[in-house]
Amino acid sequence: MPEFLSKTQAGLAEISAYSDEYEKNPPKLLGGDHTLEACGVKVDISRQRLNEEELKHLYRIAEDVHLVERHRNMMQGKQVNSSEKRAALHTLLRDPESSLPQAEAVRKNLDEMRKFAYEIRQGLWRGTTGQRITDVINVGIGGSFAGPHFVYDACQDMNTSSIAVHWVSNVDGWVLVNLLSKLSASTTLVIVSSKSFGTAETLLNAETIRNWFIQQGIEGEELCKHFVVVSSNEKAGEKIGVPCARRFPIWDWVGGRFSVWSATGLPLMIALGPTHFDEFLRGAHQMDMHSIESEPEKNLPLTLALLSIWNSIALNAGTLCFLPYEHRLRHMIQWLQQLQMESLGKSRLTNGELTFFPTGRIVWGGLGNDAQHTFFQCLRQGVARTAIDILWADRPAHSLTVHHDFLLANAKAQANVLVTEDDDSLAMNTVNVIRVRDISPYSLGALMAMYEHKTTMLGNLFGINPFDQPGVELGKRLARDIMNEEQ
Ligand SMILES: O=P(O)(O)OC[C@H]1O[C@](O)(CO)[C@@H](O)[C@@H]1O
Repeated sequence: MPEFLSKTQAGLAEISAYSDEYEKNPPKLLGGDHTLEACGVKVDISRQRLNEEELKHLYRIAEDVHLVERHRNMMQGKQVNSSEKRAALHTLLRDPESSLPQAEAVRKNLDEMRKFAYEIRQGLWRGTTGQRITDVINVGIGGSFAGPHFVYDACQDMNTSSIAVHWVSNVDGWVLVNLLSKLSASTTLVIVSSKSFGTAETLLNAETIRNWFIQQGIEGEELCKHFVVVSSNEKAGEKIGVPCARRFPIWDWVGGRFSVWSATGLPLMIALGPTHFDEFLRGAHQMDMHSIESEPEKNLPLTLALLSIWNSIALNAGTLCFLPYEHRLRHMIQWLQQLQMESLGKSRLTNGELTFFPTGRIVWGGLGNDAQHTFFQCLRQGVARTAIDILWADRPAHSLTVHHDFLLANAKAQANVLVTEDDDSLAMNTVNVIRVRDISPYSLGALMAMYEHKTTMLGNLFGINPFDQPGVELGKRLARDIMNEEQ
């Protein structure tokens, strides 16, 4: 076992010694002024259940195992994805000045994305009948969908084009039947986004859309004006019957769930414009720098990772409930689910041994205030222990200030209510309050990068590989077998 791993295990074993005692008597709230701030993101950890000494102990573990240094290895392109023998360089995608060997290809691709987005937005790139593109369909699933979909939705009021993006991830035919009946092929551009280009849902959806084009009289070479592909697979265009489709590359060192910063973000570049996309990258890059440069006690992702470990090991708080009090962040829950659960839902350490710590916790959530009127009763007075992240933006993006005041009054009240214990309740919660000034491409970039770093740091601490997803393969294989049997 590598030395760091035995050290991590020793440190975490010390934490687990607390769990018996805290099973009966949950510790008091940290209290006081414990707000960390970086890149416009504020994280108030005063509603965590541990004392100053225990918090220091957590930071000591991170120091003992050189967590930040090992995190830096990831950003320097070391082969941290051990099972797939690859680097995990999503941070390079947002680093404008990187001197890593892969940086030039990234910059070239970003320039091509900017140029393409400009042409679509200005009406220079037109459909085969000479009409402007008015609608973009993004076909993709998992990481080729969740990140860009969430950001697109959150930034609707910044859509500076007259182009609408439609998202096709689900293979349920209902989606396409409804969508295609509303669109015209001559003004539609399809982005087929799949890193592997082997994902059955995406390939089937792309084929159905291609057939729809053919039915509308657009075929052969003409399809090139209407299809582009985002993939690491050089044969991507051929695989959907449009060999001349323009390809925007994505590299094997970008994990699908970390790929919104790459050409997977092309629909964002088109809808929001290159300037907003650059701001998105800038927010993330600044959080990247913060994650390796700030001292541990001020380090947002590091602190979130350590508290996550504390909650699951010392307090046995089995799930993370994510509660945005901001309608525009409603799809962030799904993005965070894939990020954390696909990355950390592993039982084997990188050395092949079975882990004895709770690695991937269930991530779930809902939108405040709706969630108050659906599952809060269970959070408050049920029997479960839950770690909760409440998130809001201080400034509204609308003129109904009375609504915003009401929303935030509820968010602030619930941050306290959810850690208030009743005599007639076994439930026990901890709350992080996360705030940004407003919802913008910059703040979204910073927030998303913060959660990415929290996730990969957790993978590091647990000694698991957060960059592969071997468990998903069985489902894909069985579905293929059933399809083959039925044909
Ligand atoms: O971009 P691709 O290769 O189509 O993969 C889509 C998704 O499928 C998965 O492999 C498994 O769900 C994800 O990791 C990935 O984001």
